[in-house]
Amino acid sequence: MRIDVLSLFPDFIRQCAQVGVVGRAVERGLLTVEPWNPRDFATDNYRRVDDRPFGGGPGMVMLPEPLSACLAAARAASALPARVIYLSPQGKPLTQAKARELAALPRLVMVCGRYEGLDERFIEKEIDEELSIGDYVLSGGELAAAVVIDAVGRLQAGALNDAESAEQDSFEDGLLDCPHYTRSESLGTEGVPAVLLSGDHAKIARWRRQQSLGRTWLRRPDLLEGRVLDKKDAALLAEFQAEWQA
Ligand SMILES: CN1CCN(C(=O)c2nonc2N)CC1
Repeated sequence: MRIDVLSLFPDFIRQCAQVGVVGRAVERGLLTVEPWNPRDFATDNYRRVDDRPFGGGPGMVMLPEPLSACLAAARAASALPARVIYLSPQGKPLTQAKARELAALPRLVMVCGRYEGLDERFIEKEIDEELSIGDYVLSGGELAAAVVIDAVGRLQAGALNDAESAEQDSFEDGLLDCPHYTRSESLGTEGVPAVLLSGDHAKIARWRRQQSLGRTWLRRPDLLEGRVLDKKDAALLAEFQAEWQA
């Protein structure tokens, strides 16, 4: 998969692609991350990429011309078809399902805005989809792009080792993850649920599923709204709820 990123801070994007699971995916040839700086496509002597908003008011708006020229150059760098995404609070929320959808595409081009954002005419002409990583305001789209790169990069086949498998992650099946415990010299096994020490893999799997269901019910009941649980999950959750309310 190829991800091109339009950003005024290309070094930040490069660094995101050099660490952790994403860095390993790049090393394994599973992912390419290529930054493009709109300032390199500015046409005036001052290399301007922004200007004052029509109608007045605070802040600056990113000029359409450098962005369009930069996007054209990024598009031309590969024959792969691309979905062009603008990271903004006005976008649809990034979810695990959306991450999986994007991870299956051959190429993304992400546009990182700064200041008050992009000229709307560029958005209307060039952007396929706006995505938000949350209902808050960042100083630029680069951190949001880094989130998308990680969420999508780790889902590339071969990016995760068995021990890191994505299938068990929170939200993978729309539920929160169960609690995890490991060895501790200072704590020993104090506070570790006995089932996890039992060696009974069926019971451990049952406990983990029940914890995921129960935690989702307690912390994110919205994720269960409209979800039809099968008999097994419904019974596990009912048991968890009964114990919680006892
Ligand atoms: C122009 N710039 C404004 C700030 N910004 C965000 O707050 C954001 N991006 O994606 N999810 C978000 N929340 C990026 C775009």
